[in-house]
Amino acid sequence: MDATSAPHRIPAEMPQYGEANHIFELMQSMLEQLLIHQPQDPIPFMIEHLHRDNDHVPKIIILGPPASGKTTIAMWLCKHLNTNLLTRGTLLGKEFSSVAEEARKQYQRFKKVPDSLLIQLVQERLMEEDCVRRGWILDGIPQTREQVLMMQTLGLAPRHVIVLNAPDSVLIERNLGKRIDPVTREIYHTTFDWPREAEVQNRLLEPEGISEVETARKLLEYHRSIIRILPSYPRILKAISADQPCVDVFYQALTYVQTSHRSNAPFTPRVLLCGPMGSGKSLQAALLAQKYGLVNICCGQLLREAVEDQSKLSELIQSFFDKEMTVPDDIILKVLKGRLDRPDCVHKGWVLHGFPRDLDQAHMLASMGYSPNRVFFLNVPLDSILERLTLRRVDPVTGERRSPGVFPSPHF
Ligand SMILES: Nc1nc2c(ncn2[C@@H]2O[C@H](COP(=O)(O)OP(=O)(O)OP(=O)(O)O)[C@@H](O)[C@H]2O)c(=O)[nH]1
Ligand SMILES: Nc1ncnc2c1ncn2[C@@H]1O[C@H](COP(=O)(O)OP(=O)(O)O)[C@@H](O)[C@H]1O
Repeated sequence: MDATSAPHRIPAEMPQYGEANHIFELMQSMLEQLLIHQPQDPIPFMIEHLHRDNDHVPKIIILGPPASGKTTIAMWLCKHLNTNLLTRGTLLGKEFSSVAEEARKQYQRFKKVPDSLLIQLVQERLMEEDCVRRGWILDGIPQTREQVLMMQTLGLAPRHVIVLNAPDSVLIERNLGKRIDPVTREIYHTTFDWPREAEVQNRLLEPEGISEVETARKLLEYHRSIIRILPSYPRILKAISADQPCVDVFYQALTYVQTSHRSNAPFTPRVLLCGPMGSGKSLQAALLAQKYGLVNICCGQLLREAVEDQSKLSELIQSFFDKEMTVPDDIILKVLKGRLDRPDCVHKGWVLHGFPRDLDQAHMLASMGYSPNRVFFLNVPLDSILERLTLRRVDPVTGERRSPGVFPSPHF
């Protein structure tokens, strides 16, 4: 056979090493940074990027209509994640920045900052060491599709985008009660979030632009622009209702930003099904194998096949069968290794059940380098198990197991 068409045996350790060390994601992130920054000399840039190891810092955008709680949630997330909060106010108020100075001038003259200048400000801030090392949360930016496109062109990509929403009537009513602490810049509310300390209560200020008319105008502007922004973040977007207590919104937001998105890395499923006798391991394994093209490995079946195949171990295994004793772990592992090393298991992946049955066996399996990447425990009440096992029937020809009333086996 022509050497180039011979089946290439990729050792099982290779894909497992890549998965365990997130090599694909590491290389993907470095490639992104190289293409965005286009360094003169890529090598030192890559070395510095790898040393920086900041692929998992928060990169979050929080969008939403006025009074939906963007700043409140952003501030709470920043404290919890120890990251940096970027708002229009903090960006415009930046000192020692010619870009910020120009933006302030524009705002003073036209009460508006040009998109390009605002995004330039964002880029300048995100490149600062603290944002690079500890990540960032953008509160209420981008506000227009043009700003989104500018950010994408500059490679300013968030990892998670949260969109808060609530009925306009709720927001107009809510904004009327907004108060700000001029010392800490913390946000409070006359009804929903009033500070305990009298000193803080006495110094709270009513911010500008919270009247019904102002809020209604901002809502109109927001609804016009948000529908053009959201399609830019198809797979990293989560909408959260802001018409619920702040703390509930916060925990939903925190849960989301702490999840990692599905990776594009090549993935070979190595599934382990655990559970008591009669919990349905064999049935679920057959369904998974059929649906995902996995190799179905039932440990008991494997030992029986080893005996039938007259393999070297067949007499030894048969002797344990004859004495109705459990086959020693080391023999099971030899048989299992021989099966898991075959090309079909390496390339298609496998679903294993009936082994390991205890911690020692689990450690032995892992020590051989066969770590599952998905483990399911099938938990079934004892009475259901007893009923299933008593009603279980086995087809002497196919070896299929069925209970009356259970949907037909996957072997249609
Ligand atoms: N009602 C019900 N019965 C099931 C389900 N899954 C499996 N069974 C039945 O329960 C019995 C046990 O299922 P198995 O797949 O053999 O269970 P197992 O965990 O492989 O059992 P052991 O190999 O003996 O550990 C069989 O007769 C199945 O038809 C299920 O989800 N619901
Ligand atoms: N889920 C919520 N329930 C009740 N009040 C809220 C909620 N989220 C925010 N608030 C209050 O509404 C006002 C506006 O919140 P803020 O965070 O400034 O919204 P945004 O930044 O979206 O304009 C504040 O007084 C805040 O305390």
